[in-house]
Amino acid sequence: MTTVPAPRPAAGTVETAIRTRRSTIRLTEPAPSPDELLDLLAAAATAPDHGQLRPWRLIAIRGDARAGLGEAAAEAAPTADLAERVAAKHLRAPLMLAIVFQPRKHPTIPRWEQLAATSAMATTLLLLLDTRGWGGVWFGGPYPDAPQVRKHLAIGDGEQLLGYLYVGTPVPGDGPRPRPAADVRSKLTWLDDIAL
Ligand SMILES: Cc1cc2nc3c(=O)[nH]c(=O)nc-3n(C[C@H](O)[C@H](O)[C@H](O)COP(=O)(O)O)c2cc1C
Repeated sequence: MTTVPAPRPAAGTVETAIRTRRSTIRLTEPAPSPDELLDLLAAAATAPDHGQLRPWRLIAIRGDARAGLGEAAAEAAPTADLAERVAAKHLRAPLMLAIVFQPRKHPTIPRWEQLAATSAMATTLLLLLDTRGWGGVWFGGPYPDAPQVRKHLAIGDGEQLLGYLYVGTPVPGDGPRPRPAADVRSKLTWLDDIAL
């Protein structure tokens, strides 16, 4: 006979947080303080991670440093018009968190598992931020592989920039966006001998 485990007390809260989280694109001041960010990062670092390698690091970019990074990224743009828009993208949130993947050489833990662990940490951090009332969105760029960006952020040879979490306060009045239900029936198949 199989039994269903009793839900832990916080289970409903966690499920609600997951089901109601949305990426927030329009962001304004303030952003989480350095202390709060460290606290949330410690929580996010509990995400599944084979061998607890923590093969990642974050760079927090705020204030005028955003414009400095924006200028570096703009240098990679093919046209002046695009360069201007790329630079402006770096000012759309008060805080940018560069997600830097640091794959480790390991005899049994392949690169893909380390990338998955890094993604798990980043999505957990987004969820935690959302739960605290902060807004955030993960964007892959601009130009994460551009030499100008890599140099500006001192991304090492073995490292990969996985874009940025843009973080701040949701613009007042935007309100929560309802999420359309996902039909995942075609995403799940079973291999078993029980007739459903
Ligand atoms: C690694 C990663 C990179 C992403 N990069 C972009 C991007 O560059 N531009 C974009 O519009 N959405 C990007 N997204 C998707 C958004 O972060 C977001 O998930 C999407 O807009 C759906 O919104 P939701 O999170 O509220 O469901 C990216 C997501 C991930 C996981």
